Amino acid sequence: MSHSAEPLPMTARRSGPLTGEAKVPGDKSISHRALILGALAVGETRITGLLEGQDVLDTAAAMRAFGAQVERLGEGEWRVTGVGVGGFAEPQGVIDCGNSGTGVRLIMGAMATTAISATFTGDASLCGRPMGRVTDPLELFGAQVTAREGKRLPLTIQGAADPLPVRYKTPVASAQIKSAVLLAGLNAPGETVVIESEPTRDHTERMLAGFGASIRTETTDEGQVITLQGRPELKPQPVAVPRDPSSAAFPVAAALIVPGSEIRVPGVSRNPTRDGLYVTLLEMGADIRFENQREEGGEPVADLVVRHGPLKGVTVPPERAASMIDEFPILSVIACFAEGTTVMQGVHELRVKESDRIEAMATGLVANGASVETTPDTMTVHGKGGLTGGATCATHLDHRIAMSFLVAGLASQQPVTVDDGGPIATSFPDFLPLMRGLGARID
Ligand SMILES: O=C(O)C1=C[C@@H](OP(=O)(O)O)[C@@H](O)[C@H](O)C1
Ligand SMILES: C=C(OP(=O)(O)O)C(=O)O
Repeated sequence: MSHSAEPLPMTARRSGPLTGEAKVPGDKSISHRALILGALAVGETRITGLLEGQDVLDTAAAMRAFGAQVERLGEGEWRVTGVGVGGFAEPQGVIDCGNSGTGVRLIMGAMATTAISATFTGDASLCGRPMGRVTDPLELFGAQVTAREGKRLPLTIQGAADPLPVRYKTPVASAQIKSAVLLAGLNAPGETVVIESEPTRDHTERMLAGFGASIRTETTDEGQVITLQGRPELKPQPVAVPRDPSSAAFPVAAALIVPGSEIRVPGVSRNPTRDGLYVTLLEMGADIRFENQREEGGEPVADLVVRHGPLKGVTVPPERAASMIDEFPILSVIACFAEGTTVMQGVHELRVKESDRIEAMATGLVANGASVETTPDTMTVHGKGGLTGGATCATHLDHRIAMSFLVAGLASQQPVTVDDGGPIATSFPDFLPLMRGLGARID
């Protein structure tokens, strides 16, 4: 839902050693997909560990609006009774996806090849984000899109009555575009093919295979070629959602920069398409151990043990960007506490997230005493082993910007304030109690 709630300022102060266990919430990407595929399966899908953040709750509400039964049975435990591929009903009202790019883009894909019409909207942040990257390929299936100038929300899609399968090369590395096309391809006859030059998170492919779709990925000279056979009957599967590596990044970063810290973060997904931050941190010399590596719910997971220690600057190559796309804000904070220069390359996509994350981080970090340079596609931080702090940072309705600056405040000389911590509830509703439980001073 789009909120017009009062801003919720929050302040983080220099803290003593962080210790204990950080049970971060379920993976946001997998949670959205579990609800959507559950709604497209025939029968009952049981989900455990679902992230109950606002982004995912908005997707749950949308699935109800399209005719699925979606019930909360207990904490993180949900039941979805699906309507089958092509079985979505026309929703009565506007579909409000709040702050969630993943929610709106995947749902637009899922309905675009069914002969129904739906209007989508979101909050001020989401209404500023580009949607043409998804509606353009959906038009190739035969869907009709009515959008205002610049292809932004609110927009209306009339789904194709007689969809054609599509072969589509994604113009930017984006799992949301890939997933929207694959979900649309579910109700098109024949083979839908997506080609991506850089691999992106593969949760949609894994889950589609788990629900019985015929889908294969081949690596060719063009990149990754993903081929889906249309019109499968999706069979419900139990989905155990692993803990979110993008949320884990915040307590992990806090433990790395607050002297004397040692924390444990259990059951975090180590899917290689999401692992770039952890690869980078090891290169920076971070003391992180991966214990009990195992498979849970079709995803590799591990328990992380993280200790404070010295860090050095590194260069993050552009080909790693997709595997850590949501982690650059917090990496830019960690880089301030390292010695030496960290260069983040190939990060232009950060400019079209919930906010322009390059601009938001650079402005707030510089106000707190950092030395940062940016270009359209790079961000460079000259690490000085710490931050002075003392400034208030604008979060621009962006949960990751809010959490990044609060983590920075835990190790800065002076407190760091964010103008609005409200959006944290979109992805990490228990961020404050979890961080306080480790010893963080945030109020
Ligand atoms: O598919 C997904 O679940 C996501 C894909 C990424 O977006 P893009 O596909 O726009 O890169 C990421 O930033 C977002 O938080 C979640
Ligand atoms: C970019 C993000 O999410 P979305 O695109 O789903 O809004 C994020 O969670 O960092």
